[in-house]
Amino acid sequence: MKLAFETWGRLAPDRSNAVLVLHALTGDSHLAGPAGPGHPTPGWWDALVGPGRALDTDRWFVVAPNVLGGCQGSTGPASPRPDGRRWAGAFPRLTQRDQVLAETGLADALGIEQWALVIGGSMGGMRALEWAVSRPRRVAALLVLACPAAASAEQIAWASAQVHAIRTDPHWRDGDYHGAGPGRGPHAGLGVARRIAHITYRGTQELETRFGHHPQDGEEPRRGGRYRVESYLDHQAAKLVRRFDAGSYVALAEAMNAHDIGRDRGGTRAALGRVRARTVVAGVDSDRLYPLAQQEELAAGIPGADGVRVIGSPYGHDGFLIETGQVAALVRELLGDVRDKAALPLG
Ligand SMILES: CC(C)(COP(=O)(O)OP(=O)(O)OC[C@H]1O[C@@H](n2cnc3c(N)ncnc32)[C@H](O)[C@@H]1OP(=O)(O)O)[C@@H](O)C(=O)NCCC(=O)NCCS
Ligand SMILES: CC(=O)OCC[C@H](N)C(=O)O
Repeated sequence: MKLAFETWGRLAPDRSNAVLVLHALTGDSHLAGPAGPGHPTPGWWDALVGPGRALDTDRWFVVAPNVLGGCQGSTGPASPRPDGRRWAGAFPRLTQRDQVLAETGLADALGIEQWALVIGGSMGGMRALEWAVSRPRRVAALLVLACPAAASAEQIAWASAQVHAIRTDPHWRDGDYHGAGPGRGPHAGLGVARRIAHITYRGTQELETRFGHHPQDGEEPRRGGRYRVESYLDHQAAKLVRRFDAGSYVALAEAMNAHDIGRDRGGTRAALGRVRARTVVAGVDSDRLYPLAQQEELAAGIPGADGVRVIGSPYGHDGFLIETGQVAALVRELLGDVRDKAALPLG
């Protein structure tokens, strides 16, 4: 099993300055830094990481792994098995518990006994929660963004429609398509999945303001052309198909559907009660996929949380990726706190 990761800054001799950042569904370990070979786009939270930034790399050692099951360096369905063939359709079902177990192996390998801060949004928030609930002494502070305690019926429904779109693509072949040759994967299905998902990631009012009822420039919907918003979704679909593996998409969507922090732990309240970290839970006011009520539940259940923080944004769920100024303020608040207080006792 392989876990790809990137780091920024230097680990202190007493290893007390490590921050773990956990990416969301289609993110990767390239949290910060310019685009370049192997990275077609700049880091997805570049504004937060670097000297003088909220994750000040003169002070903090920042670690960002690619999730287990992903397709940007870590083991996933497109990876080879020990016998040399790809995992493909035989890739095991994962949960956040498996993914965090893999990340724990990374922490151990780096010699990090306790994270000064664990941060995650959306799918990354599920893993951040899992870290703090299952390994409370290893997380001194926790920032959870736009994520639920358990996947709701509606969230499972959205994700299952996306998975269905991929699985019904004739090129899916039970997930065993990787050797089928260029252009022969379930790209149409993955594109439909991204279109469905992207609608849930953005704000109703945002879409209205940006696209309204307008036709795409030069096109006429009544003559087979597209509305502007259709063209936008086509673009988002094409972009994802270029950079993401459909098998990983299915594996990660199913892991998110399985997310239930209270499973086999006496329920949500009992599980959240295990958290020892100083915690900030935040949601986006226009998020219709993971609405604020879900973060209110988390904040009410985590002993170290002080109410829910609201990120004001028209961008819906993606607000947690876009509103970097507001996220930076939350990071500074928690890291200032960590700096001022002794770390939690280990044990
Ligand atoms: C942060 C994030 C939410 C921002 O989303 P985004 O797609 O850049 O934001 P927008 O909604 O403003 O979309 C802009 C794109 O839509 C295109 N667009 C806008 N209107 C359009 C229209 N009518 N028709 C076609 N395309 C349109 C723009 O040209 C732009 O294209 P580009 O991304 O190729 O430059 C997104 O990058 C994301 O999900 N990131 C997390 C995933 C991640 O970490 N990815 C790593 C590599 S990207
Ligand atoms: C469910 C989830 O992790 O959403 C993240 C949305 C983001 N735009 C992405 O593509 O990762």
